[in-house]
Amino acid sequence: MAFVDFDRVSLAYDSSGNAIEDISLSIEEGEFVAFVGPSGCGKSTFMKLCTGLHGPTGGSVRVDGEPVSGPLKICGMAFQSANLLPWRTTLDNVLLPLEIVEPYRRQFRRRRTEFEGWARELLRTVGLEGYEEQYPWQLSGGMQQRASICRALIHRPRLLMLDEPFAALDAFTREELWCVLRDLWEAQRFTVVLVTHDLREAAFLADTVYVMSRRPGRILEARPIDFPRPRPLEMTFEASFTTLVQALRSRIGDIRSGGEVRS
Ligand SMILES: Nc1ncnc2c1ncn2[C@@H]1O[C@H](COP(=O)(O)OP(=O)(O)OP(=O)(O)O)[C@@H](O)[C@H]1O
Repeated sequence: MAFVDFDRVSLAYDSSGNAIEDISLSIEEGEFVAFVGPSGCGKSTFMKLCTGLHGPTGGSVRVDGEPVSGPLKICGMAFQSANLLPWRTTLDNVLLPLEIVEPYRRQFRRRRTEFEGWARELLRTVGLEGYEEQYPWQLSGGMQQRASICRALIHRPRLLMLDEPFAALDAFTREELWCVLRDLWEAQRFTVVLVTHDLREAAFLADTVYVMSRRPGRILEARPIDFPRPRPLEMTFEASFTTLVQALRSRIGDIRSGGEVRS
């Protein structure tokens, strides 16, 4: 069975009807998937269902073979806003999940030096060596987002959920962070679910791009992205890449104007 398995999943938050409807899909362990679609189509709702923050009102959600019945521990998350705690240093922000998530929580005091080593190593990997003792307000937006990705990965989650993590960054910083994420994923091969409005980002990073319809969100297309890996950033300037992005863009344009077709 797939690592993440959605079988005919729907969710109605209230009496206003389904936010997402009849979603069936499978994500393999180690796969990198991206969700794109018009605003309000249910991308964040999909994430909530996947991580157990919300239960479905129809169908079933399974992760690692088990029905999801509450918040998953095997999950790391990062969002558009880095949300670092301003009174903690970068290092202490990254360590936070280990102070909260079992089994690390009960081992935290005893293994603190070892855990700090993990945090320092991750910070080094994302280019933040030397900033461990700085506070969030001393870091740029891109640096804060790097730290937030470290925090999402420190407890070695098998599933990484990213909800528009680079949306607030300038184009250069965003592309730098695509490469940071690409390299972390190449090295560790956790499963990634990325929600994004940026079609280049989806096409550069993902193995599969899911295109969602307007509310109620359904999957209109699961597009495999076959560019060989590892993918250099220069690939995004090649004709085959821009053609793919253009195809996704016109698909979403059709959806926004109401002419959506399931393929
Ligand atoms: N807690 C909630 N209670 C009621 N309705 C909700 C709740 N959360 C989301 N919705 C509704 O469900 C639908 C899907 O919302 P969701 O946030 O999943 O969309 P999205 O695709 O992530 O949007 P965006 O691209 O704008 O971030 C929207 O119509 C939204 O208003």
